Formats: sequence, structure tokens, C-alpha cells
Amino acid sequence: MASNGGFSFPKSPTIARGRNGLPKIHTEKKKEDDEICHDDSAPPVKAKTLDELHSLQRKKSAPTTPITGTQTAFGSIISDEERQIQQLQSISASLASLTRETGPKVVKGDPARSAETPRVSHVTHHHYTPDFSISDSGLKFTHILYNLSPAELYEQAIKYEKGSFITESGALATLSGAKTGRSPRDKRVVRDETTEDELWWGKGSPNIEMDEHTFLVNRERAVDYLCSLEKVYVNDQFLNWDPNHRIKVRIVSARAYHSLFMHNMCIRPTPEELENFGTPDFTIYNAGQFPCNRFTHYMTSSTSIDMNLDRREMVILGTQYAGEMKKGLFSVMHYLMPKRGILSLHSGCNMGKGGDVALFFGLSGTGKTTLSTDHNRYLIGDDEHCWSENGVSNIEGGCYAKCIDLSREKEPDIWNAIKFGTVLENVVFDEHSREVDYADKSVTENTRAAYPIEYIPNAKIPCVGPHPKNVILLACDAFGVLPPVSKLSLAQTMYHFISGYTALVAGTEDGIKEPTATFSACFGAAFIMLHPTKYAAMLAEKMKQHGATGWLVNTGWSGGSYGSGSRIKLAYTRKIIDAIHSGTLLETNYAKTEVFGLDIPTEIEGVPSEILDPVNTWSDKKAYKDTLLKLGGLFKKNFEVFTNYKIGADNKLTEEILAAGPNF
Ligand SMILES: Nc1ncnc2c1ncn2[C@@H]1O[C@H](COP(=O)(O)OP(=O)(O)OP(=O)(O)O)[C@@H](O)[C@H]1O
Ligand SMILES: O=C([O-])CC(=O)C(=O)O
Ligand SMILES: [Ca+2]
Ligand SMILES: [Mn+2]
Repeated sequence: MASNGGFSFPKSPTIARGRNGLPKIHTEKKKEDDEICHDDSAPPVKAKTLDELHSLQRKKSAPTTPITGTQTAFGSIISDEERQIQQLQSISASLASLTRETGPKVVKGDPARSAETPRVSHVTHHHYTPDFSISDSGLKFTHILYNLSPAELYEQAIKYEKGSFITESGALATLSGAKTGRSPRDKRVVRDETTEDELWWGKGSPNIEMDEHTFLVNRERAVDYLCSLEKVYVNDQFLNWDPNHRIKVRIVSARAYHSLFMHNMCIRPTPEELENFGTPDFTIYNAGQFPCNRFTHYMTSSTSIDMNLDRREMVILGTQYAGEMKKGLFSVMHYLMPKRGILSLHSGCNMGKGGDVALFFGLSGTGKTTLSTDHNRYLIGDDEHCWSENGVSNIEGGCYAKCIDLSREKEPDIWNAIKFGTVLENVVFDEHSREVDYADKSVTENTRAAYPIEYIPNAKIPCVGPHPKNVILLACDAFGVLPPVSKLSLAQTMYHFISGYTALVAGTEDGIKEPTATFSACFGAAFIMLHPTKYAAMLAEKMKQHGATGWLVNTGWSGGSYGSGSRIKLAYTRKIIDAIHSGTLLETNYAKTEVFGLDIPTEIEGVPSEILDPVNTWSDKKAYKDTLLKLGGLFKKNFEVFTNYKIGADNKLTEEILAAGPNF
């Protein structure tokens, strides 16, 4: 016993094997000398009750502006408690019913814990509540879970939201409910005197009108629903990394999943920034699963996503798909930024070690996130950017990657970003090991991961960069006739930007399906608010001024259309993109294609030369020509609506753009 310097180990109970192989536990009284033996166990806890013990576990967060309090705009200093009351008053005002003219009684903190953790006392928006407005809803409290941390949101989701699980890598797996994608046909925009003239309305426009009154009806419905809940989540965050054009947004939602999603996707304020947040510039009321009333004017389904630019508010009813919030705010930026002379872009963006910036435009699923996430370059952002006179800035604070068929080998940075804090939507996983099967489309093909941008190792923080050198237009051409890469003139770049082409293959359950061409102006018609030519004119102007080169990259099929050919290997596309970034692709020899008149390189390092001209990869040359002409015809037909518009101040450019399309 004394051999180890006077220490002894408490004797473990003697275990013997019984007849059935199970250990037999001996419970006879220990010998006297065992009890007086040196005890090295830790001292007992100070708590006298379990509640006391639990309260020891959680330490109150340190005040972020200690003792001195916060300096207000008028120079006075306010206490921490006063500041918290102001914050709650602001939230109560956000949640105020428009008819009762008073905000709900709000109290900060988890209702499940309010008994044990007294937080800031409640506030009502107006201190005086007239008698006539007293109703049951006026008597209850709404608990506010304000800018919770990812850990707190995990606990909320797992406790209260069915379908929430921690995956093997630590991500939060969630279900978005009946909707697993956006509902563009249910989007409504208030048409008033201002927006009547400013916005793009009519054929092709994503802005389907509603009147102010109907908006208020839906707003009231969402606010009443949210206030009827025991608790709501409130996120106060920012959009746009350009400090001169930063927008303050507030998101009120019913689910921890939504709060964590926006925590990841918007820019996260520092504690100091949060203290001085004040009144938001834009507010989202996300009532999620609560539907709109189909008897309401303008409603054509139980889902409605309503935007009121004058009130700076958005209401979501009848869909829990979180992308509605992300893209709703993007639409707002597509309105606010051009007003300030800043171009908003549905594009990814990265920067080389030497400071060369590339933009990646493309419709959903064409490769913005995949190709802007590049181990050799700094990631500025994967989906939404602004281009101002100062250069580029990311609008968001996170990325939203498609996960279908994700593999560690092909997309290591995205794979590694799926860890604690990341929201994983609609994926399927092993019920025991919680390993995700990224090939499984049982819930949807649109499985997604939302993670903060700093989860990508070479993210450029702050997410801003100089003026772009290369503008890469991505199309996933399932017809297999567009070349893997072509160099574009400015007029061609504008033609393809306005066209916004891609062709994906819809559901593949019933065997081979024909690809369908999609044209979406500015590679994001669902989100733009002004006429496409307004954005196009700004892009042309900026590309000309900064000498950026345009490229068209087909990330889709080669060797035949969908069904006979195959998707271009991601490894080849990456080599093509590398050659664009490095500048070597500018130096190589070019040939011109028929019909589209594109300049295609004859060789690229690491890419088999025969695939560079798609005609070489088709065994049936007639089928190739027919398909090429068919696609050319679709482009022409789509562009008809734009032929009457002037693009920019210069008529010459308009003519050049019209001539830059397919010719046959
Ligand atoms: N050659 C290729 N180039 C790019 N992506 C490819 C290629 N082959 C397969 N892929 C796959 O295509 C998908 C591209 O999706 P990605 O998330 O980049 O779309 P996105 O343009 O960011 O769309 P969204 O705007 O909807 O987020 C990924 O799943 C990627 O693995
Ligand atoms: O908004 C979404 O759901 C995903 C996305 O990025 C897009 O469709 O462009
Ligand atoms: Ca993306
Ligand atoms: Mn997108």
C-alpha cells in the first residue's frame, strides 16, 4: 500500500463471475481500516438542495458595458437595466397589434426557467392601456428569447421541435416541414404610389401585387399568432459588411431552427453593437407553420410571403422553409442598394492571394457555393453581394450550401463546416450513429447546410474586397451543348446576364426526363425588385470602368444531353476556374463556336482538350446540331421581352447586346 508514496486507491467492490457470467456484486460491510484510510475524494458541493446545485452551474453572463453603462446619442449614461428595458420596449413595439395600439407584455428569458432565473422585469409598449383594449391576449406575457447562442438554440430545438437531432459531426439536423424550397408564386409586394413607379411589375416580374390593407391583415394575423405563443425568438443582426451601407434587421420567429438559421446567415453583432442596436431598419415576422387565411384578398394558397417596403416589414405565413427569410432580405437589398447607386448581385465571390476578385453568378444549383469555396482562395461570400464604388462586400454572415451527394473528397471545406452550430436541413441520417447519408433524397433533393462564414478556414473577414477582375457566369446546361468555358465580350456578358440561363433536370424518379431550360433575369429574377435592365446597366458600367473580363462556364453536361452524356467532373471545372483566376486562360488560343458565337479556348492545363468543344464529345453529330439549335431558339424566344428596352445611357451598347445572342 505504501509503495505509491502513501496514496492508496479506494478498494473497488470485489467482483466475481456468477454462474450465468454476470458479475456478482459483494455487498458485505467494508473493513474498519478501509474507512480510516486516506480519502482523496473532492470536497462535497456547497449546495444544500438540488436547485441550489443547479444554480451554481450557470454563471450570469458578464455585462458587456460594465459599470459605466451605455452612452446614449445625447451623451447621457444609462444603466444596464434601463438599456435592457429600452430593448424590450423596442421588441414590444415591434410586436404591437396595429388595432389595439399597444404592444404585448414581454419578458426576457425562457418561460421554462423564469421561476429560477429572474431576468429583467416585463415591459409593455405603452404604459397606459385603455380599458377597451383589454383582452385575454393583453393579460398574458410573451417571453422573448433574444439573440440566443447556438448552444441555447440547440437545447430549445431539441426540447421543443420535433425532428431536431444532433448529427455525428455536431450539426443540428432539422426539418423545414411541408415546404423544402421557396414558394415564389406566393410572394406578394405592396403596390403603392411609390412602388408603382419604382418596381418591376407584370410579365416576368417576381413582384406579385397586394394592397396595403391586405398586408396589414396578414401582418396582424402573424403578429397575433406570434404573441399567442408562450415564447418567440428575436434576432437583431446586420446585413452587408460594408460599414457605410449596413442594414439593421430584426427577425421575429416561432422556432429555434429559424433563429439559429438567421444567426448563421446574417452578420452577427458584437455585444457592444447589440447594446447600441436601437430600432431596426427592417423587420421580419415569421409565423412559419401558421397559414394565411385563404379568404383574404390576393391569397391563392395557404402560404404567403408579403413585403411592404414602405413599412420596411415582411410577413411569412404558411411556410417554415428558412430560405424565405434569407431571400426575402436579399430582395430588400435589391431595392435599397440600387437606390444608393450600389449594385446587388446573386453571386458568390472570392479573392486570390494577390487580391484578384472573382464573382460567380448562377441560378440555384449551378455552383456558386461549390466554386467560390476554394481552398486556394479567400472566401468573401457564397451567394449575395454588393458592388459599390469601394469594391465588393458580402451581404451575409454565412453560407447556405447544397448537400445532395456531398462528399468529403470533392468538397472538403463544406464537409468540414458541417459541425456544431451548423443547421442541416432535411437530411436523412442513421438513427443510431447519426451519420448523415448525403445521397438520400427521401425528404427532398434540396438538402442544405447553413453555417457561419468563419467555418470556412480561409474566409476573408471582414467579407469585403476590391473591384472584381473576373465575372464568371455559371450555367448548368443539361442539354450538353454549351462549352465548358468561353470568354465573353462585354456585350455577350450582358446578354447572358440578362438571359440568366440554366437547365436542370427535374425529378428523376420515372426514368429519364428531358431537361427544361430556365431563364431568370440577372441570374436571380425571383429576388430582383427593379427592372432587370437597371441592374444590367449598372453591371456593364462597373465592368467597363474596372476592366473586368466575363466568362461563361457550363457546370452541366458534356458528351450528350442528360441521359446520354454526363455532368462535367467537378475536378475539371475547378481546373477551368483556376486558369481563369491565374490569367493563363487569357493567353491561350481561341476558336469560335457556331450558333452562340462563343470564344472557346483550345487547351487548358489539367482538362482533356477534346471536351472543350462540345461537338467533339457527341457521337451523334446531328443530334448535337439539333439540340444546339433548339437551345439557341429558346434563348431567342426568352430575350424577345427585352428587345424594346434600352440598357444604360448608351444606345450603342443596347444594339451590341441584342447582337450578342445566338445567330442562325
Ligand atoms: N462540375 C461541377 N461544377 C460545379 N458544381 C458541380 C459540378 N458537378 C457537380 N456539382 C454539384 O452541383 C451542386 C452545385 O450547388 P451549389 O450549392 O454550388 O449551388 P449554388 O449555385 O450555390 O445555388 P444556390 O443559389 O441555390 O445556393 C453541388 O452539389 C456540387 O457538388
Ligand atoms: O434561396 C434558397 O432557397 C436557396 C438559394 O440560395 C437559391 O435558391 O438561390
Ligand atoms: Ca449557394
Ligand atoms: Mn442563392
